[in-house]
Amino acid sequence: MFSTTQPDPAPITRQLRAMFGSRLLLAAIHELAVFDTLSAEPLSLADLRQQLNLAERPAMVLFPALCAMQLLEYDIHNRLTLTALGRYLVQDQEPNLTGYTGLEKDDPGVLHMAQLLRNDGPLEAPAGISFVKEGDGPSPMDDPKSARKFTLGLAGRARLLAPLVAANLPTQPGHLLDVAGGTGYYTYEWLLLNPTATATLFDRPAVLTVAAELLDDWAQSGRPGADTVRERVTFQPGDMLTDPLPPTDLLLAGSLFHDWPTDTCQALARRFAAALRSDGDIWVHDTFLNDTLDGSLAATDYSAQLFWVTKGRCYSRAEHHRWFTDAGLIPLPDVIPTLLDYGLIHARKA
Ligand SMILES: C[S@@+](CC[C@H](N)C(=O)[O-])C[C@H]1O[C@@H](n2cnc3c(N)ncnc32)[C@H](O)[C@@H]1O
Repeated sequence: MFSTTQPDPAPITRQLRAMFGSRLLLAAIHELAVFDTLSAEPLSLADLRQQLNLAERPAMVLFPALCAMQLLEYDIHNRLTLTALGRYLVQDQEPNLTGYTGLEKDDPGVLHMAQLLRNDGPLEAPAGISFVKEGDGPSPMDDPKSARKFTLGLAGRARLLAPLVAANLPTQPGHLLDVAGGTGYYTYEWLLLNPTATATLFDRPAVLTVAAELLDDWAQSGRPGADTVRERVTFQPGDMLTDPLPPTDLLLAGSLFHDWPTDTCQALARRFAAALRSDGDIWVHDTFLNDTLDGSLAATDYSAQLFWVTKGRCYSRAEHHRWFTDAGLIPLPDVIPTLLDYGLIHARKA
């Protein structure tokens, strides 16, 4: 379990994700000509998107990232404009750095990022997209081998973050629904702190097989009360996009919305709101873009990574709040930081 005397490992995940930010930057300079386009005049986000022929998701990944890198900014008319730093990336400006950055422009990761930006993600993904199960298409989360690989890949992160998330969720005897709960560690830690509470871990069947094995190990840790957790968890296999969700007092959506496009997030918010009992809370544990959509760099690099491997991106707190308000929930203002650039936000059913 994480101890407060240990460092936040965020520098490690920031470095991991910086690779995706670098690819975005080089694709923006050498494939999409973002800086040459803006050198003519500042443009609204809509006009810039139109000139570059970018769909909404790639635009919401790329432009917050270039702002976070301090290469673009919004002017007083809410148009995107080059900063003094960004002008070094205009080919007609002397001197400029495009020859130097161009030494890396044919890197396969850069070329692939440019293709994703133009297509809004992979045109074809015959084996499905990581962490996503939608409709009748194949999903790595339904193949026992890849479901195990992806679920175990998240296990270390979950073990680190789960005790902090659990300690910040309400203490109560009610029911927790951990939707798309993966390893289940967030549920197990919360049940340990709430000895009469119950929980449902909802995910794909192949993921829940792995989660049950992890619980068997976790329950034998010798921590007081850990042996009572197994009998208080229901493992419910299903599709959160279409299957009925059990009624609940608390609903946890951890690293969930960021795998999905905006319209799916809106639909999920409505489904989750319907599952909550009155006075129930939805809690989101994720990394959030600034509400001004210009950072943080840690969040925009993560967004670029998610853009590469999922159907989603990072969203701002304000974007979450809009989905919750549309779903009839009342967003609460607090943000509780955990670790690794993650935080908790929540909304209540009246
Ligand atoms: C990024 S993981 C997050 C896991 C966990 N909440 C955490 O924070 O570690 C996303 C999870 O969503 C699950 N998932 C994807 N599509 C789903 C669907 N349609 N119904 C239920 N679960 C789904 C995946 O199997 C995966 O476990």
